[in-house]
Amino acid sequence: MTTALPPDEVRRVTCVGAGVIGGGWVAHFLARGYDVTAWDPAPDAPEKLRRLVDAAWPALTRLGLAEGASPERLTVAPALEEACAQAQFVQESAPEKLELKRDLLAQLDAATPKDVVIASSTSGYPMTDMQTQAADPQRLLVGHPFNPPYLIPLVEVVGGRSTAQWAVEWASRFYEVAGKSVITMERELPGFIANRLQEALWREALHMVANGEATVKEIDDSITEGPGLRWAFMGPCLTFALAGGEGGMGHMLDHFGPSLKSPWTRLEAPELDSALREAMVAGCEEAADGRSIAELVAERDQGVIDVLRATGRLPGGDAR
Ligand SMILES: NC(=O)C1=CN([C@@H]2O[C@H](COP(=O)(O)OP(=O)(O)OC[C@H]3O[C@@H](n4cnc5c(N)ncnc54)[C@H](O)[C@@H]3O)[C@@H](O)[C@H]2O)C=CC1
Ligand SMILES: C[N+](C)(C)CC(=O)CC(=O)[O-]
Repeated sequence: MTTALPPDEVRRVTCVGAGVIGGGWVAHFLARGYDVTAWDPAPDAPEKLRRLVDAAWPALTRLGLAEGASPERLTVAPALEEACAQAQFVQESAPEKLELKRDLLAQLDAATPKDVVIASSTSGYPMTDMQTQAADPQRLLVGHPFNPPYLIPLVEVVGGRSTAQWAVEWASRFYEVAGKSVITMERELPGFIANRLQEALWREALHMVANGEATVKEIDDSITEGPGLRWAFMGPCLTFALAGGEGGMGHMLDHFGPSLKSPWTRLEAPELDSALREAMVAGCEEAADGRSIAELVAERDQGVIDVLRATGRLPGGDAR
């Protein structure tokens, strides 16, 4: 049984670690109208944090601020205990070092009022490995953001073995109230979902550079001038379903399955058996949510045009 404050009644957020990501979280929560307390042990952290918030604020203002939102609602606390004493939610964004995270999360647990959820921004450690030293690990979980957290909506939420289900549900709801787009994961995966995908791409990019097969620019251009345009609004599974024409994902796998398998030599790949085929087809149908292939094609095409326009690559005229 939890006595946690309802997520939509949270007014005060504490951000621990105020570098690239912690500072980005601070800007996000300020823009959404929260009182934010930050703590970071670096002597120059307060100035750096103010610079980051000042730099982000014009874009956040253009996007639209919550009522009463102001950079003046940021307090930088002199000590971790002070930062956490009144916290209604804590977002930890300290360096990606396992021992440091373990120790810090135990300190945050000791300093934060009971039933207040503490989320880690870790980009890869499972919470099971980080919550080992905390006295009350049930309210510790991962809330993995994307850079910059004040512009990229996604947060991946996942608990560890000792995390309570109420805490996972509470955090997912809180992030939604705070304007984020949330994926709540039922189990821990290395790299969560998005980083696992990014890491696969990244690993191949490194292979190509190391082997002299492609330049960094060619790799980057291959994404920004190619699939990246589609991925801004339609994920890799649905876009590949469209590669199968009216036959969708089923035809795409039957047609390209064998040839797609040949470059998998560098990867540990699953067997493309009938169960996986069915799961992919069913997953695409679910993601399409009733939209026909023709409707998805029209949506994809207009999306590409919108992204081209938004990134200044569309010659004049209204493409809609
Ligand atoms: N940089 C990125 O693109 C992303 C990073 N993350 C995660 O966010 C976390 C922070 O990463 P960055 O902001 O990139 O690192 P960073 O190096 O920019 O910032 C880390 C901050 O933590 C402070 N710090 C050092 N020791 C500390 C301690 N014991 N307690 C509290 N703060 C401490 C440092 O002074 C620094 O300001 C990591 O867990 C990382 O995996 C997650 C998503 C994206
Ligand atoms: C580079 N990174 C692994 C820390 C990146 C992330 O975790 C998410 C992002 O912003 O792409």
